[in-house]
Amino acid sequence: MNLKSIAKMDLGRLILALTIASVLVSLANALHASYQVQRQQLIDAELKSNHAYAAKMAASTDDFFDEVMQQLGYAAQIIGTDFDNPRFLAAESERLFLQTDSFNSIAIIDSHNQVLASSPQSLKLVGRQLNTPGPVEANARRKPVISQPFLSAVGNLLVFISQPVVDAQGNYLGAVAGTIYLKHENFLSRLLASHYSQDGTYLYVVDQQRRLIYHPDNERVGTAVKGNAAIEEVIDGISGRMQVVNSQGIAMLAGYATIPATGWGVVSQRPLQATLAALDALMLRVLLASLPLALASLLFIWWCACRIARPLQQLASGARAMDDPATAEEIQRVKSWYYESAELKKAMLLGIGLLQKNITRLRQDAHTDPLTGLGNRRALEQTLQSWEREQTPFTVMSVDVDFFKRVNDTHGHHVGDGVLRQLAQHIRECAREDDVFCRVGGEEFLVLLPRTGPQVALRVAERLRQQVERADMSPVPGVTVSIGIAHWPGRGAKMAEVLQRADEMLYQAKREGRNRIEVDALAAPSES
Ligand SMILES: Nc1nc2c(ncn2[C@@H]2O[C@H](COP(=O)(O)OP(=O)(O)OP(=O)(O)O)[C@@H](O)[C@H]2O)c(=O)[nH]1
Repeated sequence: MNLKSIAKMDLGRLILALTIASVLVSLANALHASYQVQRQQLIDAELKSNHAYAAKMAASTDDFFDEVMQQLGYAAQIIGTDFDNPRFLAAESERLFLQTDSFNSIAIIDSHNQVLASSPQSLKLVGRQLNTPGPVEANARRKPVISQPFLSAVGNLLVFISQPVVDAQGNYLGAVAGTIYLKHENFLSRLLASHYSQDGTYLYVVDQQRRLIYHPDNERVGTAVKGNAAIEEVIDGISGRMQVVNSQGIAMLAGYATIPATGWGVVSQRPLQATLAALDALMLRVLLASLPLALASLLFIWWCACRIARPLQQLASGARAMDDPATAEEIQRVKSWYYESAELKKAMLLGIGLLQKNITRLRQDAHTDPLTGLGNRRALEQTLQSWEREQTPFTVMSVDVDFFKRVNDTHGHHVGDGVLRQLAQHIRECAREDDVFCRVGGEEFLVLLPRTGPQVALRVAERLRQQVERADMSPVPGVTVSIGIAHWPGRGAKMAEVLQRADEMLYQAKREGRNRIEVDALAAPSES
């Protein structure tokens, strides 16, 4: 829609368009604002919840390591009492393996990394020298150790948790260790998997080298994760929450916390989209729920807009025909029910009144002789046209002042004008109400008598002639008139000819001596 078509839009549509625009803008604004507020609240809540959960799982995992360390510590004390007894070591290893489901395997090694006993038996490790990082570190440090993940002698990715074994004198003998196979089901994975849910939320654990210790997707365990800001923070020992993009490019709301015992990081996260899905559905429901009322409001506004526009449209259509006398009545009927339209109506009625008055005056002026106030030639022609149309029979009297040139010459033009005005008054007095009288020349007048025969007209003319003859028109003495009479339709005479015939009769009267009347012989003798 361009500006031109907007400019031509009617008020009703304009109000409706503006209302629709403002309703849409307000609705969009309200929905957007509420969406943004709720979105932020949901994000904050999800981040908080993930942070709290990550912290809880980190604490639980730390407790788990604490507990297994105690179990191993207790076993180390017992083992230290009879370290040279292979049967005792095998029994103790079996007890430890069966008593708790914390470990996937148990191994007792001497200070040269040689396995003295292990469980389960199926591993067949007894007698083997283990040069993998876990046993090597345990013997090197001779302290309680939780190793970083590594590949075991039989190819398992595992964590080696060990306690040093010393004899009664405090001499270092070796270590007792439990392992957790990261790619197998283990106590740690059962603990961490308890949170995994179908709404897309999951939890994973990384070690100091950013390698996945635990992940719901078992295939990923042991792989390193790069470019994740949450992981960078958590392995630095910082717990917190943030929005991150995961390795598949999905936006995630992550909470993270460090496990003090290992320095590992626990990250709990949920896809942003899953968090906001309910909000999107809610917004759609709000939009649909508000539609019926919005439509009802629009219908009501449309109705109001029509009611507002109607008086203006009616006034405008009235304004197009202001010269028509019926327009004032039409405008009077317009129901201007509000202030502006009422004022407009008042102003238009005032304007129409003035216009009609001026038109009437101009019409009168255009048909009136200014000297005498009688009709002029235009008025005469109009009357003749209308009577010809209506076939109105009439008699015409052509009246002319005798020797008027002499009046002007003797008394001046001004006095001559006065004589013409007085003659006009005598004509008015002698005529009837529906007669038409005009001044058509200098001192020549025409009187049209509708539905009047020549005989009656003759009597009227005679009355006029006598009245003028008797009239005192000082300072002009003895003013007389000559009159010629003709009738229409007469005997086949055309209307244009009847004036000519009246003129001829007038000149005949002049020729016959003036102050007299001549009637056209062709005029029908009929009377009305
Ligand atoms: N005062 C005055 N004189 C007019 C007017 N119009 C025409 N006249 C004069 O009327 C006179 C008409 O004269 P004529 O037509 O010669 O005729 P007349 O003197 O009346 O003589 P007859 O008609 O033959 O009796 C002229 O002198 C015109 O100047 C007018 O409006 N006012």
